[in-house]
Amino acid sequence: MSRTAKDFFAPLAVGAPTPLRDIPARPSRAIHFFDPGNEKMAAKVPDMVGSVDVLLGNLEDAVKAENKEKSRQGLVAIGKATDFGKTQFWTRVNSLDSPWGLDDLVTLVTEIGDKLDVIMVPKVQGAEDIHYVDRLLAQLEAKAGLDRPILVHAILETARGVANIEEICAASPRMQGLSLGPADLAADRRMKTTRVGGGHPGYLVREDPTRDDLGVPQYDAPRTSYQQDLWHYTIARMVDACAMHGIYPYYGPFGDIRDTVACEDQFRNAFLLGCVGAWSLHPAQITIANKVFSPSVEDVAHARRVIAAMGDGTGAVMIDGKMEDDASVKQCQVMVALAEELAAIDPALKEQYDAIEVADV
Ligand SMILES: CC(=O)SCCNC(=O)CCNC(=O)[C@H](O)C(C)(C)COP(=O)(O)OP(=O)(O)OC[C@H]1O[C@@H](n2cnc3c(N)ncnc32)[C@H](O)[C@@H]1OP(=O)(O)O
Ligand SMILES: O=CC(=O)O
Ligand SMILES: [Mg+2]
Repeated sequence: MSRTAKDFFAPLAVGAPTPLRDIPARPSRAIHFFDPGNEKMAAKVPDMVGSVDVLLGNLEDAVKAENKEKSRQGLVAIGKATDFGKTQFWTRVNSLDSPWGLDDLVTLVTEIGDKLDVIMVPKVQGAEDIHYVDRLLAQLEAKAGLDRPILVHAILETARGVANIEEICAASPRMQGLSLGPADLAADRRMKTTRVGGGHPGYLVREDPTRDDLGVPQYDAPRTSYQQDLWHYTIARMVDACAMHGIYPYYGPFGDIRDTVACEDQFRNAFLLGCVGAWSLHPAQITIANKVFSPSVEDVAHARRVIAAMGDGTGAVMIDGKMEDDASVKQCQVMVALAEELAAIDPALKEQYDAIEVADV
């Protein structure tokens, strides 16, 4: 049996901070990955503070086995030396079954636990992985004398993880969110792809063949085909599980760094379906994520107009020939709440939203 309601929010170690009741909605449009052991990347981190919502020191995949300890120590040095201001500081540790996962958690919480907002745990299979991390973090937090709990973010990148998604989200009050890990998930599912996220030209639907005057199908005549989204099912499932548990869903990596157009499309699909952000692997992807995961000025103007017209939020009105009612005003409230949250940390965006004329509303 899982923990009862009465002890769900109790600390899991004597002296550990009390778990949060609600996960704060902090802007996290781009979770920017850097390798703390790569001198060139690490040198850029202090200047990136303030221009990206989340800086994440990555210790897992993309860091060579022989550099794991160097990267871990590099992250400790960056954590100690940097004032992150409003930018969140996250890490992705090595998986729990790897030779490095335990030392990552012990070292980071002990040395820079006061700076870390969220620990991303890869290849989470079920609630048991979160329970393990939950207890260990409580012990380490108590030992380090931390006064606020470190949150946990799980990557959805195994078939078992997808099957257990609801119990993963519900496993601990530390759960901050989930990211889709399309590369590992594709491998684990034995999908026949070789990419890091994004679409595939072979995954499509094709219109029916035209027929000649006798009704014979013209199989060789040109037919329009439409590429489909490989990730629709998993993202939608992730969004529902996160919304149900009051935590946040994210699209993960888009590996074709030069294809900024398709990256923007993939991020926007995730935004429209309910994700709050995506990973950025290269500085060029921060700009894309910041743009896509911020509501457009047009959407905010429309949302404010609907809210104003709906008064107490009940009933039905016509705006520009369309019916608006309690359900559409709720969508508009989601849009405006996000805009306000982002405006509080992004002065350029605030200026754009503030410039919306009363007449537009
Ligand atoms: C499936 C998964 O697990 S995805 C998550 C794991 N993967 C990662 O974290 C990858 C992180 N990103 C990277 O390693 C790199 O961006 C790469 C390998 C994709 C491309 O690197 P490069 O070929 O060096 O890119 P590019 O030449 O365009 O870099 C331009 C500059 O930006 C820097 N840069 C590149 N990526 C980053 C980054 N993520 N953060 C900070 N700086 C970066 C480079 O060091 C370079 O600096 P310089 O101008 O001083 O030389
Ligand atoms: O870690 C991310 C993935 O896509 O795999
Ligand atoms: Mg992965």
